[in-house]
Amino acid sequence: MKIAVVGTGYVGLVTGVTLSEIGHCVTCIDIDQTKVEKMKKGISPIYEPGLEELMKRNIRENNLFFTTNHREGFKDAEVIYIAVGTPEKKDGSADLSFIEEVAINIAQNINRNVIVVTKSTVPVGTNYHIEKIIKQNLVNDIKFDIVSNPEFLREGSAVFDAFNGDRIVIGADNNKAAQIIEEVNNNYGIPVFKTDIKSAEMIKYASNAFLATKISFINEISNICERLGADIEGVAQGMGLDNRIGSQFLNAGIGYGGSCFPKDTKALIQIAGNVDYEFELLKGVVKVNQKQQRILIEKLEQRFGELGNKVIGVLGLAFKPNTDDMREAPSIVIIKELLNKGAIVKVYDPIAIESAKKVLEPGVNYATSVDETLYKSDAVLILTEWDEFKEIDLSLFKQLMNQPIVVDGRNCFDLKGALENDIEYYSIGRKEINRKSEELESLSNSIR
Ligand SMILES: NC(=O)C1=CN([C@@H]2O[C@H](COP(=O)(O)OP(=O)(O)OC[C@H]3O[C@@H](n4cnc5c(N)ncnc54)[C@H](O)[C@@H]3O)[C@@H](O)[C@H]2O)C=CC1
Ligand SMILES: O=C(O)[C@H]1O[C@H](OP(=O)(O)OP(=O)(O)OC[C@H]2O[C@@H](n3ccc(=O)[nH]c3=O)[C@H](O)[C@@H]2O)[C@H](O)[C@@H](O)[C@@H]1O
Repeated sequence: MKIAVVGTGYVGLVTGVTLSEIGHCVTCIDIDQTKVEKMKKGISPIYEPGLEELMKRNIRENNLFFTTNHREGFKDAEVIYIAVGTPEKKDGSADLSFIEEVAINIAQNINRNVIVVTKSTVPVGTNYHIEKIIKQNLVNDIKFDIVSNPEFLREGSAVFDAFNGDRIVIGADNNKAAQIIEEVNNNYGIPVFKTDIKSAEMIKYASNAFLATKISFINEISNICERLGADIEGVAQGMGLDNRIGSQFLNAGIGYGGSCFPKDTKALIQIAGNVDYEFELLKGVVKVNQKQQRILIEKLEQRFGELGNKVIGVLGLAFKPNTDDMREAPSIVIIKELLNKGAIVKVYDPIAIESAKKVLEPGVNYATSVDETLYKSDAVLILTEWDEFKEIDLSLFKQLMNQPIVVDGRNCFDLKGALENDIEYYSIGRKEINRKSEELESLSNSIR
C-alpha cells in the first residue's frame, strides 16, 4: 500500500521505517530540511538501536522515501499517518498547533480518497477536530476517513516494540476504514484491538497514566521501605509475582521522565478538568514524581550538610538508557539544583552528551569517560542505569574518588559488592552501606 507519514520524530520515523519493512511503500514528510537530508542518506536523526539498518535497507530497495514537500509526499497516498508532536502547554494541556497545521497541509494537498490515521497522542475528541479542519480546508473534491491508532513504543526499544508490541489499537467509526488499517498492520503480527475513536484516544492516555502511577506508587513504597529497613527490590519482586500486579514498571528510582509520561499525565488531568472532573489520584502521581526527582539531593545534603564547592560527579543524563533523549530527564532538575547549591558538577553519559549540552545549565563540566567523572569527586550520583555503569569495576570508586561516596538513583549495584569495595553507598529503598557504621560487622553478616 502507498503510505505517507507526517512528522519524523521517534514515532513518525519508526512507523515509516517499520511500515516499509513490512512491505509498504512509504514516504516520510518533515518540515525540518536538515533532518530530511540526513534521513535520505539513511542516517537516523535519533539514537535508536536497529533503526538505521532498516532505514538503509528500505531506502536501497526503494520502499522508503523522505521529503519536505507535503504535496509530493501525499501524491497517490492511500493512507496518511499523522505523527507530529503534541507538546505540553504552560497550563499542562496538549498543544495541538502542529496537528492543526498538518490537517491543513492534508486538506490542501491530497489528490485522492484517503484514510487519515492519527498516531500522535491527542486529547479525546481531537480526531474529530482534525476531521473538521480538513473538511473546512479541502481543495479537491475527495473523500476521507479518520482513524485513531495511538502508538505504544518505548524509546530505546522502539524497533523491537514495533514488531513485538502487546496490541495495536484501532479506533474508527467506519468499519471499512478500520479494516483497511488492520490490513496495513497485518504483517507486524500483533493482536489488533478495535474500538471507537474516543475510546482509542483515551486508551493511550489511560495507559501512560497507569504506568506513571505504578512508578510513583513503587517510589513511595521505596521511601517507606528505607525508613522501616525493608528492601524495595525484594518487595517489588514479591509483589510482581502476583500476575494481577505484574513485575514490570516496579523499579524504584528518581521518578519518571521522558517526552511522554510527564506531559501525558498533566494533559489527562486537564482533559478530566475540562469535563469538571478532578483526577485526584493522577494529581498525586505527578506530585510524588516531582518530589522523587529531588531525593538524591536530600541524600547528599544529609551526608554533607552544605554542598557548596563539593565536586559531584554525575553518571547518566538521558531519561533512560539506550536513548539520547533529554526531554524531561530527571538529570536536568537534579543538576540545576546542585549548581544552585554551589556544587561543582562533572557529568558523563555514553550517548546523550550532545543533546544534554542543549538543555543543561551553563557551568556544567562535561567528562568523556566514567574514570574522568570519578576522578577526585567528593561524591558520584548515578542517574541513568546504562549497562556501562552497571558493569563498572567497583574498586575504581575508591581508587579514583576523593572519597568513595556513591548515591545511586537506579540501584545499579548489589549491596554486597558495594560493601566489599569500601563504597559508602546510598541507593533507593534499600539499606545504606557505610564502612563507618558501627553495625558494619552485623550488616556484613546479614548480607552474606
Ligand atoms: N517519543 C515517543 O516515544 C512517543 C511519542 N508518542 C507521541 O507521538 C507524537 C510524536 O512524538 P515524537 O515522535 O516524540 O515527536 P517529535 O516532537 O520528536 O517530532 C515531531 C516531528 O514532526 C515534525 N513536524 C512538525 N510539524 C510538521 C508538519 N506540519 N509537517 C511535517 N512535519 C512536521 C517536526 O519537525 C519533528 O521532526 C506525540 O504526540 C507523542 O506524545 C507516542 C508514543 C511514543
Ligand atoms: O507515550 C510514550 O511516549 C511512551 O511512553 C513510555 O515510553 P518511554 O517514555 O519511552 O520510556 P519508559 O520505558 O516507559 O520509561 C519512562 C520513564 O519511567 C522511568 N521508569 C520506568 C520503569 C520503572 O519501573 N521505573 C521507572 O522509573 C524511566 O526511567 C523513564 O524515566 C511508555 O512505556 C510507552 O508505552 C509509550 O508509548
